Order: sequence, then C-alpha cells, then structure tokens
Amino acid sequence: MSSTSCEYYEATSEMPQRKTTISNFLESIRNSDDFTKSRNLGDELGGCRGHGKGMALTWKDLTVSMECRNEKFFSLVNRSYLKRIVENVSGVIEPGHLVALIGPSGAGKSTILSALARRTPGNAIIDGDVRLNGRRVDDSIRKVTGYMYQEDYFISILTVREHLRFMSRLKMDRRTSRRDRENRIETLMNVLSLSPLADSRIGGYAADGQKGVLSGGEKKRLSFATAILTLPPLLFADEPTTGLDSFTANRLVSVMKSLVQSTGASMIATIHQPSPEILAMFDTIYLVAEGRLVFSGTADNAVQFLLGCGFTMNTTITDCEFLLKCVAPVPYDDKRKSPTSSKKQVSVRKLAATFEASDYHTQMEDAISKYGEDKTQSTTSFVFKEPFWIVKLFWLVVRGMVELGRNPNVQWIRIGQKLLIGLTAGICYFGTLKLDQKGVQSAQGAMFLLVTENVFAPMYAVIAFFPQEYPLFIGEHRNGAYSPSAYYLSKILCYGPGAILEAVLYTSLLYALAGLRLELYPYILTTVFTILCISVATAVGAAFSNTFSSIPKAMMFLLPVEYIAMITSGIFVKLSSLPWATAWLKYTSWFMYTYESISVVQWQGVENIACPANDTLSATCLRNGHEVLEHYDFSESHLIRNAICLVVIYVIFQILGYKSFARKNAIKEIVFIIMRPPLHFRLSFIPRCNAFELDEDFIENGTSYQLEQSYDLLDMQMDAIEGKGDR
Ligand SMILES: Nc1ncnc2c1ncn2[C@@H]1O[C@H](COP(=O)(O)OP(=O)(O)OP(=O)(O)O)[C@@H](O)[C@H]1O
Repeated sequence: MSSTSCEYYEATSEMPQRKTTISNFLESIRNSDDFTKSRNLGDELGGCRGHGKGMALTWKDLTVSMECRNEKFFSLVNRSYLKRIVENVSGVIEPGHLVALIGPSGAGKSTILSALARRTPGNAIIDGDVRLNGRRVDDSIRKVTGYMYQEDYFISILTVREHLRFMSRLKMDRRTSRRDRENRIETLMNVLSLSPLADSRIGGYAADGQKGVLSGGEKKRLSFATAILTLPPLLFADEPTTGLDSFTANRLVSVMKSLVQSTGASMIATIHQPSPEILAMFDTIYLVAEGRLVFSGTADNAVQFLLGCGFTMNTTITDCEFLLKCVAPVPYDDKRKSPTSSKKQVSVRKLAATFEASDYHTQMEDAISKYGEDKTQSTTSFVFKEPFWIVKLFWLVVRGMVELGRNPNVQWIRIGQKLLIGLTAGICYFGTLKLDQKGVQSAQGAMFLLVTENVFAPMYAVIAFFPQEYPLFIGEHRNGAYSPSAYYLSKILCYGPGAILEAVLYTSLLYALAGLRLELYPYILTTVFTILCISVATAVGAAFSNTFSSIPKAMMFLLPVEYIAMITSGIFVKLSSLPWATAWLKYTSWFMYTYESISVVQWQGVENIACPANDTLSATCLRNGHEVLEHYDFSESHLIRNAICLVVIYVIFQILGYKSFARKNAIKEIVFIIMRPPLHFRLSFIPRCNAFELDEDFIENGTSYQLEQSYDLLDMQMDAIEGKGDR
C-alpha cells in the first residue's frame, strides 16, 4: 500500500490489538459444517445449465442523479431539479466473487446496485461506463441477471410453493424439464429452511386486512429463493440480510458464498452492519459514503487503510462498526452550524481522494482493465431461452385466476352489490312501463340506469386496482419475469369475465323487473351494448389510473371527462341544441352511444303509444317509437355506428392505459408537449442565478426549471464546493 497522507485526522501511534482477524474467521467458516453441507449447492440445484459460468461486471466513473420535482398541486408546472446521489464510482465484480457494498444509511448503496443492474427508478439519470464481460450493458442485463429487492413483492394469497412454481414458469429457461424445476424449488426451500412453510400462504397486509403469515425474515428468504431460481450468473441483492436474526443472516450469506464457489456465479449485495463472520465471507467490499467510493478491497485491508488514515479503533467494536463509524454522516443541523463538523463533511471527499491515490485503487483499476476489456466471452452466450410470451401470458392468467378464486369475496361482493342494485331499481320501476307517455319517461329512466350503473362502479374499481398492483408488476418486470404487455393483457383477461357477468346480471334483472321489451332480440342487443359500455368504462378507468401518479389526481381529471360524457348522453340536454363549439363532444360520449343504442332497440317498430285523452293532437305527445327516438335526437340507423364507436373508444383507452402503464405518464407527456411552448415562454422571464452564489440548498431543493440548466449549474456548483473544500 502506498503511504497515505491523512493529516486532517489526528494520527494514533498505537495500533489496536485485534482479537481475531478476518482471515481467521473465513477459515473457521470454511471448516464449519454448515458451509461444507451447502458447498455443492450448485450441483444440487442442477448446475447452471443454460447460464454458463459467472460474469464479470465493471463500472467506471458511475454517476447517478435523480430528477426530483417540487410537488405542487398542479403538477404540470412542477419545477424539476437534479439531486446527485452517486459520484464517479468505479469497481469490478469478478466471476465467482461475492462482493459487498457497505456504508451508512443513505450512502447510495441501493442506488449504485440498481444503476449497475439497470433497475433504477424512472427519474434516474445514469452516466458512466458499465460493462458486462467487456460489453456495454443495456436493458438485456435484466434478463440474464437476478435482482433481489429491498422490499418484498408477493401475491399474498399464494403459498410459498405456488409462488416459486409460478415464478419458475415465468422465469426459468423454457428447456428446463418439469422434474428439474420441481427439484430446484424443493432444494431451494430446503436450503433456505422454507420447506416447513411450503404450503403456508405468504400473507401480507392485504386490502381485506388479512394478516401476514410469513414473517419478515421468512419473506426475505423467499425473496432470495425467487432471485436465484434461475441460478443467474450475476446476482444483485439489496439488503438480503436485513430483518434476519444473526444465525439466519449467516446462513443466507453462506448459501450465497457456496453458490458463487460451486457455480462460478458472481454476487453483489448491499449490506447493513454485517457481523464479522458475514463480513469475512465477502471476497471484496466496497465502502461507500455520501455517494463516493471510499475503499475497495478485502475487509482486512479496509480496516488497515482507515487505520493508516489516522482513525482510531478501540477493541470493543467490530470491523464493520469501525468502517461505518469512519464514514458516518454528520447530522444535517450540525453540518450547517458547526464549523468542525463541516470539516468532517469534507473528509469523506478527502478520504475518497486518498483512496484514489492508494495502491488499492490501482489494484481495482487493474482488475477493471482486465475484465472491462475482456471481449472473449460474449454476454449472449449467457442469454438463456426464456419462456415464450404466450406461455408467460398463460401463466399470468392462471395466477390471476387463482388470486381471484382465493379471494372470492371481492368478486362475490361486487356481484351481490349489482344484484341488490338491480333488484332495488327493478322494484322501483315495477309496473310503471306502459305504452303511454308516463311509460316512455319510465323506460328512458330505466335505460339510463342501465348505462350509468355499468359505468361508474367498474370505472372506480379499476382506478384503485392498478396502483395497488404496480409495485408487484415493477418488481417482477424489472427482474425480467414478463413484459408489460403480457401483464396488462392478463389483467384484462382475468377481470373481463367478472365485469361481463356483472353487466349481464344487472341488465337482466332490471330489464325483467322494469318490464322492458320482453323479446329476445332487444334483450340480447341491450345486453351486448351494456357489455360494451362496461368494457369502455373499465378501459377509461385504467387509462386515467395509469396516467396519474395518485388516485385522487386520476379522479380529479376523470370527473370532468365523465361529466361531459354523461351530460351529452342525450337525456340531460337536447343534443341538436348544443352550440357548434360543444356539439362535437357527444361523439366522444360512450354514454350517448350506449343510451342511443338501447333506446333504439327498445322503441324500434313500436306503434300506438297512448296519449292523454285531452292531448291527442298536442305536438308534445309521442305516438310511436319513431317519435320517441326523434324526441331524443336518436336515429334507428345508428346501431352499427354506435357499436363500432364503442369498440374504437375501448381500443383507444386500452392503448392509452397500456402505454401509460408500460411507461408512466404517457398522456401527461402529450399534454406537456402541447403546453410546453407557453410554459417555456413564461419561465424564460425568471431571472437566472449565478451558480457560484448558490449554496447546497440549491442542490437539495433547487429551483432550476430546465434539465440542461440543472446539469450545468450542478456541475459548476459541485466544482465550486470542491474547490473551497480542498483549499
Ligand atoms: N428515486 C429517488 N429520487 C430521489 N432521491 C432518491 C431516490 N432514491 C434514492 N434517493 C436518495 O438517494 C440517497 C441514497 O439512497 P440509497 O437508497 O441509495 O441509500 P442506501 O445507502 O441504500 O441507504 P439504506 O442503507 O438506508 O437503504 C438518499 O438520500 C435517498 O433519499
């Protein structure tokens, strides 16, 4: 190691006497029963057929910034600013190595991990050179690598074994035989002590208030089992040991260690306060603080490096505690008020600079050059044959059906609700539908109820549905389990039959009780149009739900659209009296298309509607079905047009819903593009700031309104801070 000058720390002359070295620990673990037992885990799990040996991942000057917004009520004019989270971090994961990212909370470990694995949130802006076996990574890394999220994403009503079975169908190589799949599932459950829980429901705090069945630690292990189901050649694990007791954490890391050793796979894990035993199992550790790399090498060397920098270590703390203490963040208030603590704040930068000047850094750079330039192994040789899209769709539908079947209350309650409303409305209309003027009003009222009840309830049910499902979808999709299209379509296929059943039951009940035209043709056509109506309503709900970031926002924007559609249905306003500026709105109204159609089938060919004796010659008396339809500005020739328009509206909203689901905010982006010129014009009057006059608050709570400007200002600001800090 090169001599490092760390004169800003008070150097200690006395090196602490450490009771046990990390190498001793590693030796003792290697000799332990537990470790030897799981040593051949790779073979037991069926080797890494289809995945080849491990992969080398290198990254140079990785920088990650997050585009943040100052959330305002009307988010179209929210100002964005950039928050830099990771700063020029480099490193390497060699094949067959177990690597740890350690550092204090908020240091940027998860951000580095997700940036390397291409699983960052949408607001992340990543810069740097990341290579997998020498090739620049793209989104295909998601398919060949495994990722274990910090949060657990499960369908609570599935059992442990069912969950693993579904994931094996969605994720494992399509050439894997059923027997191999089952073997792997059983072995993993066995190794991770999940076998006794194989038939227990995963649980979780579901919407129905059902309490969790698996504990947090058991879910963590299940999460790990899911991540390694495909035996990925490279696994990213975000805090795999958090929430586990020390014995289980130890066991989990020893499984990781044995897997990398027996299969040659590589694994990187962020880890909080590992015990000495766990720390010793990692081949390399990356110590991160404030988004910077402070050290890379073995844990033993990290301690030596920091001791060499002048930190003191007393004998009562563990190595990891010592490492974390050296780079612990200073509380925000202290940082602002106390000059001494701001000196400590600079020290992480200096520590990073010291590391950059050290031999450890040179060794790391050599390894990066070695693996970063290696183009002999193509990443494509690891690309396993994933299941076909249609197969994934099939299993997603089956999983959705199982979910519905296990949670029948929701569906039964909705059906019960529909029957009750149909019954109540039917009783109210019972005996009122006669062929006279009053009967016309009653019939139109009953038909309008047929429309509204098939719009509002399903639309609002869908609005709440997608936000609930989104975290699970994101977690599984980013892990390469399936595409958004397969998932979205599976949801339509799963929930479609239920919605159709609701529409049929409600329509039939109200139709019969109210005494609407009791003939097969009008009944079937009315039912068909109410089914089209409920389908459009769910598509509209899905589009709005997926477009806006929260349910209240989606409702806020949906309500005016829904009101326009309802008002232009033909019952509240004479459609021919609408002024030219708003007359076109009726063509967007699915209420109008449905209401007109069921009115047509009801009144087509009806003659002899009775008028009051003293009113037979009055122009207001409707004598036959044709006059009724004319009164509402409806036309008998519109039936096919209406059916086509409903289908078109359905398709448009499903596409918008899907686009927004796959790429959040699709509709909002369109609105923003339209709004951009006036916004740009307005914002150009805001005076520009001098970057050097800005303080750190700018970076945290910045007021920049253009992304490019944010970048430039941020760079200048960081340079300014660094310049001051180094002097
Ligand atoms: N999507 C995001 N948008 C804005 N800021 C973010 C985002 N994700 C993370 N951050 C911020 O980045 C910083 C680092 O977060 P990160 O989760 O990477 O830290 P960490 O070291 O993994 O912490 P912990 O150990 O507590 O999980 C935090 O200050 C966090 O608030």
